[in-house]
Formats: sequence, structure tokens, C-alpha cells
Amino acid sequence: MTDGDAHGAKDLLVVFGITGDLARKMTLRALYRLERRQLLDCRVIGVASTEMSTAQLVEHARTAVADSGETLDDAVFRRFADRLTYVHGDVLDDALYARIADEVGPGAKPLFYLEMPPALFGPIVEHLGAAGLLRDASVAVEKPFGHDLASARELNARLRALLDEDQLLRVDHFLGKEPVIELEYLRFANPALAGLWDRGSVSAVQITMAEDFGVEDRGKFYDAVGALRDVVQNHLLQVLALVAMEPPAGADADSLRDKKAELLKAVRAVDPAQCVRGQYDGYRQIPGVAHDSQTETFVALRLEIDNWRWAEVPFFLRAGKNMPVRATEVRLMLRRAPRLPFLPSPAQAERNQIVLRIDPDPGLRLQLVAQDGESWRPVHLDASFARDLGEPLEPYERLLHSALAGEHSLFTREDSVEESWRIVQPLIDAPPPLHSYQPGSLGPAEAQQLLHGHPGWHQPWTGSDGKQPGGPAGPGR
Ligand SMILES: NC(=O)C1=CN([C@@H]2O[C@H](COP(=O)(O)OP(=O)(O)OC[C@H]3O[C@@H](n4cnc5c(N)ncnc54)[C@H](OP(=O)(O)O)[C@@H]3O)[C@@H](O)[C@H]2O)C=CC1
Ligand SMILES: O=C1O[C@H](COP(=O)(O)O)[C@@H](O)[C@H](O)[C@H]1O
Repeated sequence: MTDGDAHGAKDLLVVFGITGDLARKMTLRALYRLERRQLLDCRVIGVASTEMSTAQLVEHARTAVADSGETLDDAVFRRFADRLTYVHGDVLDDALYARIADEVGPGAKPLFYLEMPPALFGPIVEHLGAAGLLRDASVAVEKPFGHDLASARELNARLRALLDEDQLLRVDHFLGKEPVIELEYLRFANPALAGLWDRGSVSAVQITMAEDFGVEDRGKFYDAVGALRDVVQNHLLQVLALVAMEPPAGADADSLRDKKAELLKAVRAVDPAQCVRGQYDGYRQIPGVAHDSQTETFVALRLEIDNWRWAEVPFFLRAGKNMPVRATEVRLMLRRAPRLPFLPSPAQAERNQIVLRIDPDPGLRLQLVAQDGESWRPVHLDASFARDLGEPLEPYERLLHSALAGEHSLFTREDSVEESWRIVQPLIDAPPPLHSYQPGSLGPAEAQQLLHGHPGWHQPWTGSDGKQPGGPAGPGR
């Protein structure tokens, strides 16, 4: 995608929250990797309230990169360290912005990246505006963007009072994942897939995000959020938009974002009766979690899209912590073949399926059936993107690089964000009952009933050998 936005490329990165958890785990590593690839070409100013020197920030960065599992190349790290400056102070204090302005200097085109508590997004942008720092700038904000529809609208209004839409980049790291980006190309560049991608061939779609770990040390954060807000409203609805949208009419960022927004507008708000919430046993014992918490660590729901392509094709989404596997995938269940006199009954065969695996080991699987004596057995045509296409940039590398290059197709637009909140808002207003589930299971049994009349939840595609955890997929799927 190319981008014709008026604000274009940036020549300076200012990271608010450089001492925080996200910077330690993701940002510093991503910047180091961009340096190694010779894709980082600007100064980096870190901002936070901890009092320390630039030399101490450099040591913090060195530890963070090493702890992330990277093998440190000293020459690369020195180049990266030479770009770093640290400015400390309270982001609510005017004096901090005078110091930032001094560091930014005249004529710069900065990208301000806010990895900060979300309540500070508005005040920071207002201070940057008052200090005259927004004119040639872009601002990237981390998730979450609001905690419901009203707060997302409020935040949009507050930020848009000072920033044009094309100056504002809302980060959703799923949009930096290679297989998620690939969706647009796979779908529209391959007639073999494009011809199957509608209600004529597809009977249902399953989108799964299973994580094989719990909430661990994030109890306080997670208990106020839950699975719906943490990953469904943002990551999974963005994936759904890319799976179901019409082809973009142009190559610019807004052509893509127009189609995603159009699709999300056609998604009905979720009926709470079509949602199952779960909480794994033991969750309430985690530090920071309320002893009577009603927060879901698992959610499954059914969505309907009111357009010609997808009418009457349910989209089933589920996301959960403490599942038996880590797997994020999109699975299109195709319609059955007709009954033919020379074939075993198609009712006994597994459906043909197209599976896009997002994590881990991104790839594409086509599941067919072959005759096996008097019956059927599934056969798989599997592609691994890394094997065939090489190792991609990691999501935060790609997003930071795109943001600095002024390329905005990988960031969510105001309309999509608000549509996503509209879709899930009924579940926030009237949360369905909470069911418990065993850690290491695929969620509460009630989640199966949601798919009544359709093929049940499929075991995620794990490994490359066609075997699935928990045994075969079972009949009637
Ligand atoms: N952590 C993660 O894995 C993920 C986080 N995010 C999002 O990223 C953002 C940051 O999260 P995270 O890194 O975990 O948060 P942390 O609490 O770990 O870090 C917050 C950062 O903000 C700084 N800060 C807070 N208040 C002030 C202030 N008044 N003045 C100056 N600096 C301040 C802190 O600086 P100091 O400590 O020096 O005071 C620190 O650098 C949030 O929006 C979060 O939702 C998104 C995806 C994943
Ligand atoms: O945003 C989030 O995403 C992670 C999962 O991201 P992944 O790239 O590792 O799949 C999730 O664990 C976390 O709860 C959520 O805040």
C-alpha cells in the first residue's frame, strides 16, 4: 500500500513511556531490530517520569533488548544507542514540553508515540498542541482506544480537536502481523480463493484466538478489561474486517480502511444470547483480581453480517486464556458436496476448510477429503509462509517503520474503532452469565451450544503434521 497522506514521513521518534513494560518488552527490541536491518534513520527521544540520564536509558535499553532474547550485536547496538536521548518529567507539567521542544528543535517532523496509561492520551496531546509541537507531527496511541463506545467517541473528539485524522495513528499490533496483512493479498490475488469467498461456498467462519497461558502478573490490568475488550473489540474484529471486506478500490490507506469500515458497519450488534463468557478456575486467586470477579477470561460469540456476500453465514469468534494451545486462526467451513451415487455419504465427511493460521508459524491450510475404503479421511495441503516467503518483520517493527514512513494503512481509523465498539456494546451493557472452565481446556462446554446447527468448534491447527491436540476433530463437523 502507498499512502498519499498530507503529513508524510517523519524524521524523529519521541516515545512517551520509554521506561514502561511495553517499551521494555516490545519497543526497544523492535527499534534495535530496525537498526540492524538499516531501517531506522532518525533520532529517538524517550520520555517518562523516572529520573535518569541518557546513559542510564541506554543501559536500560541494552538490558531490555538482551532480555527479549535478541543476540546483541555491539556495533548495531552502539548505532542505536547514539540515536537515543532521554527527557524526564511529569507529562502533566508544562515545563516538560519546553524541554521536549528544545530536544525536538526547529523544522523537525516528529512522530509522538504514546505508550502511556490511556487516561493521559488526551492531556499529552493537548500539552503538545499548546507547546506548538503538533504542526508537522503525527501521534500514535497504544490500545485500548476507549473502554466502550461513548468513551471511544469522547477520546476521538478530544484528539481530533487538535489533530487531523491523518495525523493520528491508532495502534493495533495485530495489523502488523504478516498473515493478517497477507489476508488482503491472498483473498484478492488468488482466484482459487476469491471464487470460494462468499455465502455460495462458505457455510460458517470460525475465528479462534487461544492462548496457552493465564493472566499471570497482569491481574490488576486484566480484571478491569476482560477478554472482550482486551482482544475481541480490537484484534479479532480487525481480522474479521479483513476476512470479510470487499476489495479496496485503490492502493492508498483510505481505500483499504473504507472497505474495513463498510464491512464493520454491516455487522449487527451482538445479541447477548449469542455470547458465552467463561472464567478459568483459579483466576480469582491471581494478585490484583477481585475475589468475586465477574471478568471473563474466555468469550465466544456469534456475529451476523448483513450484506449480499455474507448474509446467513455466521461468524463465530472465540478468545481465551489458559487454553491447551496457543493458536490464532481463521477457519472457513465450506458447504458440503452433493450426494453422488459412486461416493460414500458426504454427511460422514469433514467439511472442506480453508484455514489461515496467524499464530504461531503463520500459514495456510486447505483441508480436503479423500476416500478411505467405505468412508472418508481428511487430507491437508499446508503452506508455511516463513518457509516459502522468508521471516517477516515482527509486528512492532513493521508498525514503527510504517508510522515513521507516513504509511497509515496498518492503523485503525476513527470509524472502524467506533463501529467495533458499537458491535460489542450490548455485551458491555448486559454481560451474559459467566461459566467456569478448567485451565487447559478450550473454554466452557456452553460455547459449543452457540454453534448449534453448524459444524462445532474445530480444534485449532497446530503443528505441521496435520495432527490436532485432543484427538480427531470428530464426526459431523
Ligand atoms: N504492556 C503491554 O504488554 C502492553 C501495553 N499496551 C498499552 O501500552 C500502554 C503502556 O502500557 P505499559 O507499558 O504496560 O504501562 P506501564 O505502566 O508499564 O508504563 C507506563 C509508562 O508511562 C510513564 N508514565 C506514567 N505516568 C506518567 C507521568 N505522569 N509522566 C511521565 N511519564 C509517565 C511511565 O514512566 P515512569 O515509570 O518512568 O513513571 C512508564 O514509562 C498502555 O496504553 C497499554 O494499554 C498495549 C499492548 C501491550
Ligand atoms: O493485546 C494483547 O495481545 C496479546 C496477544 O498478542 P500476541 O501478538 O502475542 O498474540 C494478549 O496476550 C494480551 O492479553 C492482549 O492485551
